[in-house]
Amino acid sequence: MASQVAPSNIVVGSIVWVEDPEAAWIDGEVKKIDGEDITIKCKEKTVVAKASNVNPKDPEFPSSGVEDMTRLAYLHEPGVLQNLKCRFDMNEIYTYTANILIAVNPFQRLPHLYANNMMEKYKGAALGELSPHPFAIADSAYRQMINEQISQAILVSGESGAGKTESTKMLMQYLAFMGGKVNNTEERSVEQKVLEVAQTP
Ligand SMILES: Nc1ncnc2c1ncn2[C@@H]1O[C@H](COP(=O)(O)OP(=O)(O)OP(=O)(O)O)[C@@H](O)[C@H]1O
Repeated sequence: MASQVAPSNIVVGSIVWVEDPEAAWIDGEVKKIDGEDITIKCKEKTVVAKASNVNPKDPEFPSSGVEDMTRLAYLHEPGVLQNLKCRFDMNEIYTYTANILIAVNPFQRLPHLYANNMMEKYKGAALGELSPHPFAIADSAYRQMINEQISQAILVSGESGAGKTESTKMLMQYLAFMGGKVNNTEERSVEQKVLEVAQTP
């Protein structure tokens, strides 16, 4: 079996991510490379790891992260997690990867995301023009449906408790806002009816 050596972009002095059994990934500086064994000095410990468990860290990663993962210098697991965490710490739970929206469950109401004027703001805005948001995804699907006269689908996926129902409610709220005309003979608006469907267990 061929032994694995350090990738060419990892040299002594490089700042890297190394897998950690507790924190998933920790960062540190490469002190020594001996074949496939890399010695890394991290904040609280020095570890010797196999090259396959070490990834380069972007030294120019912006402190507030990036709104779209495709702008990351390295699109690897520690890079993606660092970006999601750094945005989450600022209560920014939504992040794009191109036209995919990633939502991290905040387990609390975040009023700045659901303010009344938000739907109006996202109306007609190109995807990526404003902060990542389910309203942007719904708006994009709605406009494609109107422009191309083709049905659209939005896939909402995640593990149990990830926030699929909450995200779907926001998508449907936006679609009802865009497409629902109030019928004066009915007591409930189209928006109300659509949202009642989303709340049915
Ligand atoms: N965007 C959000 N803002 C605030 N709270 C949220 C958000 N998303 C999820 N939550 C919280 O997390 C809980 C679980 O979310 P939700 O019911 O949407 O998950 P789910 O993915 O649909 O789960 P399941 O697959 O088990 O039905 C919600 O009841 C709510 O308290």
